[in-house]
Amino acid sequence: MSHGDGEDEEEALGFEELGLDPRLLRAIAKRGLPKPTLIQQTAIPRILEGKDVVGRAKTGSGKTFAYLLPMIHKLLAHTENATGLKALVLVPTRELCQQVFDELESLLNFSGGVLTAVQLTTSMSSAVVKGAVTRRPNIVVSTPGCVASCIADGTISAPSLKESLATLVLDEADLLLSYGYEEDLQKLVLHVPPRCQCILMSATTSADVDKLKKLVLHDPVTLTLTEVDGSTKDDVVPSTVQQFMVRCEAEDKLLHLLTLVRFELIQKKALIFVNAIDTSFKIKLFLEQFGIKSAVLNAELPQNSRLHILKEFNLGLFDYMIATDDGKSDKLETEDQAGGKLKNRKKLKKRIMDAEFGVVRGVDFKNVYTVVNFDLPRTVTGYIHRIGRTGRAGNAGVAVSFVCEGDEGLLSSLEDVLSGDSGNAGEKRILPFPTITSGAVESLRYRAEDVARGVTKISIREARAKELKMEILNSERLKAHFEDNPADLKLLKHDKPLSKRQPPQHLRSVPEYLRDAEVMAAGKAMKAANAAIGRPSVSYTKKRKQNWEQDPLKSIGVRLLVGVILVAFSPLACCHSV
Ligand SMILES: Nc1ncnc2c1ncn2[C@@H]1O[C@H](COP(=O)(O)OP(=O)(O)OP(=O)(O)O)[C@@H](O)[C@H]1O
Repeated sequence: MSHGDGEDEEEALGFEELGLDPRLLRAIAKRGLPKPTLIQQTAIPRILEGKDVVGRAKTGSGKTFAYLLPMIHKLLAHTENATGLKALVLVPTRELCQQVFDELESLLNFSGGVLTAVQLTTSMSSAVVKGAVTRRPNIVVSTPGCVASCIADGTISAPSLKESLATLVLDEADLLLSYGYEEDLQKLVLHVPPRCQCILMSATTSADVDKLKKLVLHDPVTLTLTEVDGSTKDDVVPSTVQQFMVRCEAEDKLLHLLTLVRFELIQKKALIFVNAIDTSFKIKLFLEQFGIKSAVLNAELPQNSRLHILKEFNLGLFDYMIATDDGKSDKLETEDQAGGKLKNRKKLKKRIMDAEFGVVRGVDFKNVYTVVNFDLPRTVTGYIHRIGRTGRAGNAGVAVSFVCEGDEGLLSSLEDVLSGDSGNAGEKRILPFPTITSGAVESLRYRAEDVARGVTKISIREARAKELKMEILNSERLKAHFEDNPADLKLLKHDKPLSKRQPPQHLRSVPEYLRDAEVMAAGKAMKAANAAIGRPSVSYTKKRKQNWEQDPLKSIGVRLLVGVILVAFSPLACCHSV
């Protein structure tokens, strides 16, 4: 662990030793968090001292509690003054708003209602926003765009904000500017009192983070958290995430994905990333014909549905989620990195405000073991954020990227950043995926190509329209009826088949004569590893997940064991590169 301000390493402290309020300690105990993560151990004392803090730590390292815990502690210590808006937490998207708000509420569970918190987003009607603000919350979680418009229309009074605000947090700071919030933040800063403590959290560094630091913070302490793991100093990607690639022709990506899934070469749950919404429907329709259920997640879907899909995926109600992340902010990032002028930023911002389309960045997907980059993202930062959806909170994970012609440029930038970052220049971090063989791929080629031919542009368009219609309906239902009956939400399914064609029975399994012996051996070894620690390798249903979660050792154990198997089978990759 290293601190940017050059301070010495610290002893590992427990939550109690951090001096947190007993009400918070009870909430932490209820959450079952064993001990603070590195960023929590380091940031909490600094924030309690009242310093402005810039915290940079890997994806999934627990940054949210690193600022929420000391922030709430301080508010609880001065409840006699807890009138008016004391703390403002700003995040780039509505999904993150919901996520941070949920975490916040879980920490306030034992505080007897002495502090009130609300979330404000642009998806709420102005009446709902006004109603929430009228309750005079002490803590607001929101996006910069929403707060700026609340200040502009007087819903939040600028003079009282200047009077009361004690803590301002910018979470996912590396994303805030690329999501078009610069102007809003500049306006907001004018209403932030000089004595207000400002905290900035991010997973990666960028010119944007520096800009924000200068705009908002006063003489901050910078905490840069790295972990030393053997001889490898791994800075941006959790060391528990193994990174692999599968080289193939672009038109063979579906075939390779089917091979990974059908032969269970990747572990569930899996998050499959694509760069275009149509591609996500293509994959869903394709997998559907093989009896493999999945759900899509993209910015086109209504907000309520998106949140609900996330919830269901987190509960383990389906195993494969195909997510389209926003290429638009990646594009801005690329322009930013190239030092280009962002002429259309204003126009883009309007669109962002309408859609706030970041559907996956910073989102805490639960129990994702595999991230598949079906399409490589457009930037290195995009890659880091995507693969950061696995290997969270010290769990193991695997990232598999399909690399095709034309991807070489990004791949070499990735290797530069990742290997330079590890301190071992030249060492490859993204290795060929060990357990896929050309025999296994070819055994499925005929069927895959046949099914892929049936997934036409028209069927994709129809499926996309059908899904949207279905989700708008779901969204309305969710809003109107299910607000008071959360249990009923389970009735809404997001992984329903979209194809007009009934999936043929014979595609549900691979006949004996098509099976590749080595791949089957790898698959069997994975299953044996799972079984040895009591984890069935069939669908990751809610019930199993609950059993699973009761014993965290199992979850860590199996993941490590499966990792070992992947490595053990790596010689296969040398003999059978595909
Ligand atoms: N001390 C802890 N021990 C175990 N798990 C923890 C601890 N603190 C947080 N977590 C869990 O770790 C997961 C990741 O936390 P969080 O979302 O805060 O990460 P992050 O660093 O903000 O990631 P990202 O940069 O991707 O947003 C969450 O599920 C959270 O509940």
